[in-house]
Amino acid sequence: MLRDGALNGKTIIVTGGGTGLGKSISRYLIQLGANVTICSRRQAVIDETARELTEEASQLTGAGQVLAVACDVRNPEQIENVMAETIARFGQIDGLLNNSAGNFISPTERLSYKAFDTIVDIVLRGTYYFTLAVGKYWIDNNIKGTVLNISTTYATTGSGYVVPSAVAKGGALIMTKSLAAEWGKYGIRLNAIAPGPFPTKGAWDRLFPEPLASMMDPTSRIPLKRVGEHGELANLAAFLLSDYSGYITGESITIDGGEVLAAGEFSHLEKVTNDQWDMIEQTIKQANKASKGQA
Ligand SMILES: CCC/C=C/C(=O)SCCNC(=O)CCNC(=O)[C@H](O)C(C)(C)COP(=O)([O-])OP(=O)([O-])OC[C@H]1O[C@@H](n2cnc3c(N)ncnc32)[C@H](O)[C@@H]1OP(=O)([O-])[O-]
Ligand SMILES: NC(=O)C1=CN([C@@H]2O[C@H](COP(=O)(O)OP(=O)(O)OC[C@H]3O[C@@H](n4cnc5c(N)ncnc54)[C@H](OP(=O)(O)O)[C@@H]3O)[C@@H](O)[C@H]2O)C=CC1
Repeated sequence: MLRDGALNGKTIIVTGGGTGLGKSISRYLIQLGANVTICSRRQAVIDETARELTEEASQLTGAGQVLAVACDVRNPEQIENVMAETIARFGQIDGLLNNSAGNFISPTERLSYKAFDTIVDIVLRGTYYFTLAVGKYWIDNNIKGTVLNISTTYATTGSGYVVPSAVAKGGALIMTKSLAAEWGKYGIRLNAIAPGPFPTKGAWDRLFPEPLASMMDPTSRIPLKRVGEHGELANLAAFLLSDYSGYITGESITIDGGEVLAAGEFSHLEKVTNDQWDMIEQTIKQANKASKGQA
């Protein structure tokens, strides 16, 4: 979507950049000229992704570079190390994509106390820690940085069976809006993306395992009747991390093929046939006449 070189000179940290959506977004940011530091807990995974993205970038003109630094987002010292290594390699940090997450589907009454803590610590505490560390650095150095948080549609609607994730994503979304209000005076912007289903191994293994996968087709209730493509999400992420979105802050943009709209009271009536609609129309018109005393 953006022109070549749209992110030239920008350095962006992507948490969870070794796999899934974080990897796809990192690939596109690099194509647009950004230098990207990917981080997550598994050094071997981010090293392999960095090797792959570096190889791809070498085939392109004007692509950025990639650095891989291991980090658990629950650990402030490791976050500071990612920042120090990024600044040492690329000079400064301009953007942060909080994409790391943990999640699994389960009836809440089956969860232990620790299960809740594990998810909330990664998604809410980790997002806060990284945003705080980078925000302090930007304020101290007069850098007008940008944070983008990967949220979910159920951060606002809520959802059964993923309660720790919903609580954490909801908290991170309110943090996004609150800090957008507070740090606007420094020129720092914070936004979020709320994706519907985008196939990744990480999400599908933990949210659609068998027999759930055979029982429910995630596309059936989506008005556009398909899951998202990684390129579609990467386009939106690149725009929100770029200067082209310079007057957007505190916003969450939904990209879900209309999935949340399916909750509308009558949005599921697509199985009603034309003959049935003819009958329904006549019935309603009869009732209208009756109410006017014309029946
Ligand atoms: C498509 C829609 C939107 C998608 C959104 C996404 O976020 S997709 C992103 C998807 N990507 C990712 O999630 C990627 C990263 N995810 C991960 O690395 C892991 O999935 C994890 C760290 C979240 C949990 O791993 P782990 O279990 O090895 O970690 P641990 O040893 O620290 O234990 C934590 C506690 O949780 C308990 N528990 C665990 N599973 C279940 C269960 N099914 N049932 C019940 N409980 C469960 C476990 O028993 C333990 O409690 P206990 O018994 O000690 O009191
Ligand atoms: N796929 C989808 O349909 C949807 C996804 N999302 C969101 O998109 C984002 C990416 O998910 P997706 O790509 O699907 O799944 P992945 O499992 O591929 O991505 C999650 C990433 O988070 C990293 N991570 C997990 N725990 C930590 C931690 N403690 N510290 C640092 N990194 C960590 C993982 O790497 P490692 O294990 O090496 O640490 C992994 O790279 C998440 O925020 C998710 O909630 C939202 C809506 C829908």
